[in-house]
Amino acid sequence: MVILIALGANLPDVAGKPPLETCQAAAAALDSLPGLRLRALSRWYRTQPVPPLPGAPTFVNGVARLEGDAGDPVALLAALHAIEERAGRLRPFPNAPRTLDLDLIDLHGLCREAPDPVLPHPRAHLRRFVLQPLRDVAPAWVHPVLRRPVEALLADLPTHEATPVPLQI
Ligand SMILES: Nc1ncnc2c1ncn2[C@@H]1O[C@H](COP(=O)(O)OP(=O)(O)OP(=O)(O)O)[C@@H](O)[C@H]1O
Ligand SMILES: Nc1nc2c(c(=O)[nH]1)N=C(CO)CN2
Repeated sequence: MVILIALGANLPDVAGKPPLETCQAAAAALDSLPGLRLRALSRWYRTQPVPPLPGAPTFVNGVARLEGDAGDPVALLAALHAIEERAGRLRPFPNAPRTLDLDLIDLHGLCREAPDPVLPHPRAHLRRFVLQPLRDVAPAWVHPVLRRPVEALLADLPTHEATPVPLQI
């Protein structure tokens, strides 16, 4: 039983905190959610915006693996949104630069289309900036719908996309 949450940021938060620090603080906030415990945190990666957005800053991305009883998926998504709000998250247009993004990738293998959250996250398997850190914390993970291991999903991705670069911290 595993809970996987992808973290990403490419703008300073409301207090001017840089993306890496915002992501680190968000990981601590995830560990504080009732009933949940942070079990592993990936390396942090520097990634290029996907799709490319001229002038947009590069992202910091990572994945957290948690365990525990998350309760209602809708309530868990609301809790993730509350953490994003505290970092000053705005949604001016699709794929806009953001102070913090938290995506629920997998919740105990649950598969559902509606209501939100859609599970597993419907675009996770297409995103190197999700799969690469996910492999750090859950190398044996298998996509609950596609039934493909993370390693195979990574191999399926087009090679022209820039590879996420681990940050030296
Ligand atoms: N598994 C999920 N994790 C996070 N958000 C989800 C999930 N399923 C559905 N959503 C919904 O997706 C919507 C868009 O989320 P958000 O604004 O964070 O998008 P985004 O990060 O710009 O793009 P993307 O959804 O492609 O990651 C939100 O209304 C959110 O409730
Ligand atoms: N590199 C990168 N690109 C993105 C990201 C992200 O976290 N990292 N998030 C997006 C929407 O969730 C869209 N594009």
